[in-house]
This record gives sequence, C-alpha cells and structure tokens, in this order.
Amino acid sequence: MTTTTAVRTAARVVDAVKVYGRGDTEVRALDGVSVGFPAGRLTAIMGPSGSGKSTLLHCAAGLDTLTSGAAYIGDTALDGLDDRRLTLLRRDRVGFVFQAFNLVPTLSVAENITLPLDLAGGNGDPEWLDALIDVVGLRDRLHHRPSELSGGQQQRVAVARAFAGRPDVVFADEPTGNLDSRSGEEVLGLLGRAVRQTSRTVVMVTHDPVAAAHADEVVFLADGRLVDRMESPTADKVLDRMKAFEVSS
Ligand SMILES: Nc1ncnc2c1ncn2[C@@H]1O[C@H](COP(=O)(O)OP(=O)(O)OP(=O)(O)O)[C@@H](O)[C@H]1O
Repeated sequence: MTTTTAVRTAARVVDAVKVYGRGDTEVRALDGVSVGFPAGRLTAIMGPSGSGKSTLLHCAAGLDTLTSGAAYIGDTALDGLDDRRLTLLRRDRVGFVFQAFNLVPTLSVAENITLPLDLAGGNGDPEWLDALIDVVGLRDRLHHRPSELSGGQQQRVAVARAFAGRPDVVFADEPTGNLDSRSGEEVLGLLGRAVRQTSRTVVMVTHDPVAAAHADEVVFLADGRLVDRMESPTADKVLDRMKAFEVSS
C-alpha cells in the first residue's frame, strides 16, 4: 500500500489565464497562475489593486471562465461542465460570501440561512445546521429580519448561509469590506472557527493584512501572477510583503 502525505486540494487552478477585452483594450488579468487551495484550511489571496485577486476567485469558483488553463473543484474540471452541471456544482459543492451581504430582506435569519437548501429542494442536515448556528452565534436572532441586525451580524448570516449545504469550499470576496474593524474581526474569527470546527475550506480575497493574518496561508498575486506564498501569516509580515510590491512597482 502506498501512503501519501500530500494535502488534498479543495480547489485549484492550473496555468490559469484570463484575458479581458481585445486589441488595445486587452487586459491579462491572470497570466499563467497555478495554485491549489488545501482542504480544511483558510487561504487568503492578497496583492495590489488590479493584480487579479477577484478574477482568480471568480474563475476558481466557476463564476467566470478562464481564457485558457483549467480550474477544478476537488477533482472536477469546471471547463468540462455544461451550464446545468456547473449550476449544480456551484449549488451543491461551493459556498459564497461577498462584500455585500446579499440577504433577502423579507426572510428571517433562519430562512436566509437555509435558502440555498430550500432552493435545492432539500432540508439539509439538521444537526449540521444546528451546530452552525452556534458557530456563527446567531441562535437568539433566528427570527429577526436582516434589517434588525448590525452589519457584522448580517455578514455572519451570510457566512452561515454559505456553509449551510456543507460545501467543499467557501469563496469569500472581501467579506469584511463593508464592516467596521470590530465587526470585521468578528466575521474573520468566525470564518477561522468555521474552518477549524467544521473542517471546511475557505478561500478569501482581501486587501487587509489584518484580515489575511486570520488565514493559515496567504498567496500573493502581482500583475496576474502568483509571486509568493506565506504560511502562518501575521499582519506585520503581510504588511511588509505588501510594501515590497510598492517598492518594486
Ligand atoms: N470585466 C472586466 N472587463 C475588463 N477588465 C477587467 C474586468 N474585470 C477585471 N478587469 C481588469 O482585470 C485586472 C484584474 O482585476 P481584478 O478585479 O481581478 O483585480 P483585484 O486584484 O481583485 O483588484 P482590486 O483589489 O482593486 O479589487 C484589472 O486590471 C481590472 O481592471
């Protein structure tokens, strides 16, 4: 029997190229990126503005397609999927958290959390949902409407919703971008707990070194290329690495 110590990747891209526009207006947002996001970990994607962070996240998550190269969720190649299968994969195996909370104002907190499951025609796993409500600390708010919650609480609902269907990987694009620093810390702490307590995978785009310090690892992009990776980041180390980009650009 062969034993392997290789860490399973929840999502990855190989030789990812994304070109927007044509001719004079052509932008090479991703220029040959190969990166894997290990299962059971929180990975942050950092880099200067315009370096391709959101493009990488969207292409890795199947929200956008690559110009060339390949994107995988687990072992499933996204470019081999027709629209229907891609929709099912996004629904069943991927969760999303965006800067805007995107909650449905007329639904309660509980209904917002289970909305993806309801749309998929299932009830989800009651024990999982129950544990999740404790992880996000929303048990006493379940029957409130989003407008009755603070921004931080609303984003916690969005995080719970993203994890509700036990996805293989949750993609978060600037999840603290609309929050004050205290609420942002709460949501980041929550993402970290969700990864540790539920063994799920989170990939998060951020421009904030303090946010990136919550990750197990940071990957750095510059000009559409992967230029560095940092294990066990601290805000200071990430800030120093980002300053080096300013010097070199
Ligand atoms: N839909 C689009 N059409 C044309 N160009 C685009 C499009 N989306 C992104 N770009 C360009 O691709 C490059 C990478 O953009 P992207 O949003 O991925 O960067 P980012 O690192 O997330 O930036 P920021 O930190 O400012 O959000 C930028 O030059 C951007 O202007």
